[in-house]
Amino acid sequence: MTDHVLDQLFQVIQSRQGADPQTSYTAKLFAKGRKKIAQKVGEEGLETAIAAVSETPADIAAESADLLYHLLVLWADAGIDPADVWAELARRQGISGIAEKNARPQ
Ligand SMILES: N=c1c2ncn([C@@H]3O[C@H](COP(=O)(O)OP(=O)(O)OP(=O)(O)O)[C@@H](O)[C@H]3O)c2ncn1[C@@H]1O[C@H](COP(=O)(O)O)[C@@H](O)[C@H]1O
Repeated sequence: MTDHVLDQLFQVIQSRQGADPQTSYTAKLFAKGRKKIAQKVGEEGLETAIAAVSETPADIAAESADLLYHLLVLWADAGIDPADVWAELARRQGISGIAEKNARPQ
């Protein structure tokens, strides 16, 4: 699947592996390494949560976009194929989160 904006963005992100950190923010993140990328995902997640309780819908959308971008950089760095994540979400469709939790081993 390559028509979704997230799949298109992932392809751009992958193309930045080994690119010039002076001209590409994504390449700069890759050069800094997994810990820095993971830190950015945490920061952007927190900023999204803060926006959710104190900012406008436009701010929440913008912070969500930052979070998704940094999450895709993390996937690329970790060698995770977005299709595997989409497949896991598809597998969960129709399964209630409450039923799934109750079915977990105690
Ligand atoms: N979607 C994004 C995107 N969202 C956010 N950001 C960048 O993420 C950075 C977040 O800013 P912060 O202040 O949190 O981070 P920072 O201060 O630069 O870093 P630190 O404080 O953590 O050191 C900004 O530089 C934003 O521009 C993005 N950078 C790139 N993309 C996409 O990736 C594509 C490739 O970008 P380049 O790799 O830069 O060519 C772009 O065309 C976009 O489609």
